Amino acid sequence: MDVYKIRGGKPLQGTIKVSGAKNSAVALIPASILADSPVTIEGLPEISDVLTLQALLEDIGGKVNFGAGKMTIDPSEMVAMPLPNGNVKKLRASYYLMGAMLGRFKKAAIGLPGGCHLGPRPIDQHIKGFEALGAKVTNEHGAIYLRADELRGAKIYLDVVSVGATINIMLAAVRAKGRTIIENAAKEPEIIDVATLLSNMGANIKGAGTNVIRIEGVERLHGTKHTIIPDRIEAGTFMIMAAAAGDGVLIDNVIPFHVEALTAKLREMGVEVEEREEHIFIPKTRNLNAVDVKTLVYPGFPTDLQQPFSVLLTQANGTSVITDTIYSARFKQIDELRTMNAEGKVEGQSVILSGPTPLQAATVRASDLRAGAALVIAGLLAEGETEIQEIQHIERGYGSLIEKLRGIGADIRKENVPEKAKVRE
Ligand SMILES: CC(=O)N[C@H]1[C@@H](OP(=O)(O)OP(=O)(O)OC[C@H]2O[C@@H](n3ccc(=O)[nH]c3=O)[C@H](O)[C@@H]2O)O[C@H](CO)[C@@H](O)[C@@H]1O
Ligand SMILES: C=C(OP(=O)(O)O)C(=O)O
Repeated sequence: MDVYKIRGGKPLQGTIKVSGAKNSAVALIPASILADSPVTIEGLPEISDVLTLQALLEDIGGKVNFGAGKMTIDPSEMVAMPLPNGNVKKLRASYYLMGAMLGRFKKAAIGLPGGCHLGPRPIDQHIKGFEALGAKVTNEHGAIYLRADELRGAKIYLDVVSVGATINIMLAAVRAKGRTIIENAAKEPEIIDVATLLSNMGANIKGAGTNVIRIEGVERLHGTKHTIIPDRIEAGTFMIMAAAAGDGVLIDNVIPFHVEALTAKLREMGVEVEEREEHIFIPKTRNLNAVDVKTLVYPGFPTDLQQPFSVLLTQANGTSVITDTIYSARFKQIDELRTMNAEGKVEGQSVILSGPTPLQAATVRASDLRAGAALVIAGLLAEGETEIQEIQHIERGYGSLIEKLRGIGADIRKENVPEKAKVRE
């Protein structure tokens, strides 16, 4: 199995570049299904979620070319092939195939999505939206079957603010007859990015980025060219790394406005954050104050940065509390961090962390994507050589991580070790 090995204690210095946003990429790629001619997306991250979606589009007859971050998808010969198993289970965002295929073919059969295990992650609001648009939806043996004679615009109030449901309903509605209104919509920057691509394909969408989105259905959508937004979660991960182990790190290709909640928390901790147009510079930090953090929907503090941030709090003076209001079980990093000498106690949806604690190297397991990112940061801080197992979770969302971190002075490598060395299931 592949593992990361990190020798901690090296000060990070220099420039690190952020890739295109995973959570945009995984929606932009399925959105291409709705076009009748090729769609080109530039700046895509080279992560396994993108490669899995490429394979899924090829399974339904798409012709896909991908290299150097640029993907061209010719959707003209795609068919409504059922995708009940296999690759759809490898990522969360395979749920976007439901909205996009329903929008184009008026039918789809897609397996229930995978993705990180963070507690229950139902898709009832997606289904409620599809049904409101006129689809009949059934769940048969772990796959969702959708079928509609025609899709008609509708007013849909989301009971839960959901990124996935907002985008999925947009995908299904852009070619429906008449007007769709999504109320209590999510406002994440990735939603604006997907709406921008769809609009450039000929869709009529207003209000993306606010909590009411209005869509006037159109008959056809055409190909276009689109450049993806930078990944605010990858940028945030690098900002936390810089605050924890940096000696002057410039984070390149970031929209500072997208990471404001993190910037505010870092400043509260005593970290200097210098915002420039498309970069953020973090000089060496000497003293970190403990802070409390609550994750919220955008523009609140993102749940996806909560796990990396927990490592920084082990280095702060005093007691900090993180409360994750989005997921019920997103603290699996804490057990691993404790084996590295951190002091942390999970109580329900909160974790109490005390510091500062010098971290010690250990063999640890990435239970999910951002737990993995947290362990990388811990490894960079720890004394000795840390081994991180189950790195396939990390590679779902961070492209070229080894190269990027070596570029700022980290001592990190990927190695293949025998399976028997695996810790904890
Ligand atoms: C591929 C992708 O973009 N993933 C992101 C997306 O996930 P995802 O789209 O799965 O997250 P949602 O915004 O839908 O989920 C937010 C909350 O709503 C609940 N919910 C969601 C849908 C639904 O039908 N019913 C329901 O109860 C979820 O269980 C969760 O508690 O947003 C999350 C919240 O910012 C991020 O952590 C993920 O990185
Ligand atoms: C939870 C995440 O991803 P996914 O929704 O793809 O599981 C994440 O990106 O942190």
